[in-house]
Amino acid sequence: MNNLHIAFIGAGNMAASLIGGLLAKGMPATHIHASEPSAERRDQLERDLGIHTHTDNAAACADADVVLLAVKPQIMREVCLALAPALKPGQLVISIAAGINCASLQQWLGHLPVVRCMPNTPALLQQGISGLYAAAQVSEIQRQQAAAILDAVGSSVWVPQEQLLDAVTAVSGSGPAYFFLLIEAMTEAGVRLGLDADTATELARQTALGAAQMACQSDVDVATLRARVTSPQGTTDAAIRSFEADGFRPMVERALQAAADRSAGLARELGGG
Ligand SMILES: NC(=O)C1=CN([C@@H]2O[C@H](COP(=O)(O)OP(=O)(O)OC[C@H]3O[C@@H](n4cnc5c(N)ncnc54)[C@H](O)[C@@H]3O)[C@@H](O)[C@H]2O)C=CC1
Ligand SMILES: O=C(O)[C@@H]1CCC=N1
Repeated sequence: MNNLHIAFIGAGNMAASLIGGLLAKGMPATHIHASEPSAERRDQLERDLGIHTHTDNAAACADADVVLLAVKPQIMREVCLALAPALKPGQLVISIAAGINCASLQQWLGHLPVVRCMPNTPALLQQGISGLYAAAQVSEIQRQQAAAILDAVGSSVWVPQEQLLDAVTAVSGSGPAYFFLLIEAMTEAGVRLGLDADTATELARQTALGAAQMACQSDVDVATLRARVTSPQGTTDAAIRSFEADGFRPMVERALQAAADRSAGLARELGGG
């Protein structure tokens, strides 16, 4: 993986998380090029991460084995159409854009091997998880290259049908924001219960970290872990009953359905054409 040369097209939040993770994993900074219109962002990337930056998307791709598209879905079409003439047959294209499907990317790029993936921002700490889907033309070696890049910043799962990336987006792509929201809400509730803000923040954040580590490391499922916190007629029981009575599970289901629908909607609004 560290032998690969990667060009990032767009170097915003998600690209920076991936670049930071790849560097931490030992990829030489000289192997990473990023194209980014914001001068402030380019300066920051060169100064803090030591990677090459460009203003011209085509120039960034010149020596790349892998071209990683990390611009917003809304500008993907114009970026791909402009980039297409600069791409070479051997280059693998990976897109991390929500909702833009392989058929659209291939149509715009005139380039067959495309892997779509849905990473998440904990990639910055090598704690990401990505869903991956490969178009039919992607070779086994290219599949391995794509997985190696995403595995360098966490772990990855392949999905057998492209539309399942809508579900991956709803669960893990957008997922960090849901946990941040819960930490925000718990902190605010703690303050209303009388804690000072710093104490409430520390309690909520560290509880999230401890619970997540238990969920990942324990040999029992999360329902069992929850039961172990929940004494009959105790405090947790009171809170869980309140959550359930307020429709917590259907609320989560509706939220994830909204995210998946938005992912599918982006494909309809912005795809093809
Ligand atoms: N932020 C997240 O948690 C995740 C984002 N994604 C996907 O990653 C992509 C990027 O999202 P973010 O990093 O959040 O957005 P962002 O806005 O932080 O980054 C996009 C970058 O593209 C640059 N850009 C704009 N026009 C450009 C052009 N013509 N050529 C090259 N670069 C250009 C912008 O200056 C910006 O730095 C989106 O498609 C999103 O769906 C996927 C998974 C998670
Ligand atoms: O909110 C979004 O559209 C992107 C995709 C998944 C996370 N952020």
